[in-house]
Amino acid sequence: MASLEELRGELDRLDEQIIALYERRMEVCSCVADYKIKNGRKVYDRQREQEKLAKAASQVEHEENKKGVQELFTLLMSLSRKLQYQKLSRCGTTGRLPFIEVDQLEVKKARIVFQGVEGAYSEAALKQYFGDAVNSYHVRTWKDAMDAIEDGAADFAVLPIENSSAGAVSEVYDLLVEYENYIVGETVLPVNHVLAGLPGSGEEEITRVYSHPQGLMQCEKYLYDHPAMEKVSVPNTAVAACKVVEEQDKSHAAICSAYAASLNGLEVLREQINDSRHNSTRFIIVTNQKIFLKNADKISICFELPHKSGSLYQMLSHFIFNNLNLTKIESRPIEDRPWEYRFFVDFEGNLADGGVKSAIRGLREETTSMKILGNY
Ligand SMILES: O=C(O)C(=O)C[C@]1(C(=O)O)C=C[C@@H](O)C=C1
Repeated sequence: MASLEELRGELDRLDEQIIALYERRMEVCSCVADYKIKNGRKVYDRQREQEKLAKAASQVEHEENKKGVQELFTLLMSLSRKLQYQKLSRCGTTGRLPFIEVDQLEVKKARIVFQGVEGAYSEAALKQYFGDAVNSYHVRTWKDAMDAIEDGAADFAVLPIENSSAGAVSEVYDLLVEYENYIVGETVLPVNHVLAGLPGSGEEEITRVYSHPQGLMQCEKYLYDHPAMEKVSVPNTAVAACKVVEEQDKSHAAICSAYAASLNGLEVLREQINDSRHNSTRFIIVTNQKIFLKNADKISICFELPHKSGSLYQMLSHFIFNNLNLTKIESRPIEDRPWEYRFFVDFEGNLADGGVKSAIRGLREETTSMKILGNY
């Protein structure tokens, strides 16, 4: 029997040949890329890859190596595509990327819309991002805010996208797909909820609390400890405060900000009732122009995938290959296609970066659909 040393020597000699062959293969792939650039052909040729995998499997002598060889060729072709995307984006063949780089956002005369009423957390986020002196107004729903942007009635909208304890605001994710509006900024707002009631009422007499579903979720533990409080959802935390005032019932209270409470003349019956002391919400700034700031360093995209094994893995490999750091991944059901999902990915980078361009090029070719939601 050969010694381990001898066997390793044999492996080293074989690997040298594999490396030399790999390098030769990639050189040929680079020529294929030149051909494709010249002739306006797509990099990804699904049919050719399927034929190749079938042929490779048929050439395998030992049945037990079939799967391994197919995996190896899947990887080889995937690396070949990535090399080609890099070459294409270096040549300026970036595909559809009509985003325009700007030095700064035009906010001086801008009209900014938020959902809810005065005192809403969205209004606080708006002020945190744009300052106090801007021209803002409010609408009833997030969809109304998206409409206002699309129609040009407003220049920017401020929408919540994610809470540190309750997670994604799914409706806003879906709206980003539905509308041709784009994210140009974000701001994280610390969110401290209070229980607010009519002056003279007390925490122990409250039997109904109004809030936005997110507000109710973020105070789940407190509400669990107070089972007498019936939870009622309303469109916004500040709307909840208005409702308590309207109803003039001392057994009703709102979960809202201390600011919304004071704006409506309500009394704080209990401070900071959110489950997490670090409760905060990330808001996005949306506009209808395809622009991105020169120094933007985060990109949000969404895509749909072929419904087959390994396709998410294949898509994520574009980020690894181009050294891009993924910061978030979220999935949402696709309407009318039960158990199929659309993926939302955030990653670090700027649309002008070479690595970003080639990853986007690859994703565009290999996903069934892809949309850049913004660079900010
Ligand atoms: O044959 C091509 O068109 C290539 O680009 C080469 C190659 C491969 O590496 O074999 C790579 C990508 C295509 O999807 C199919 C095959």
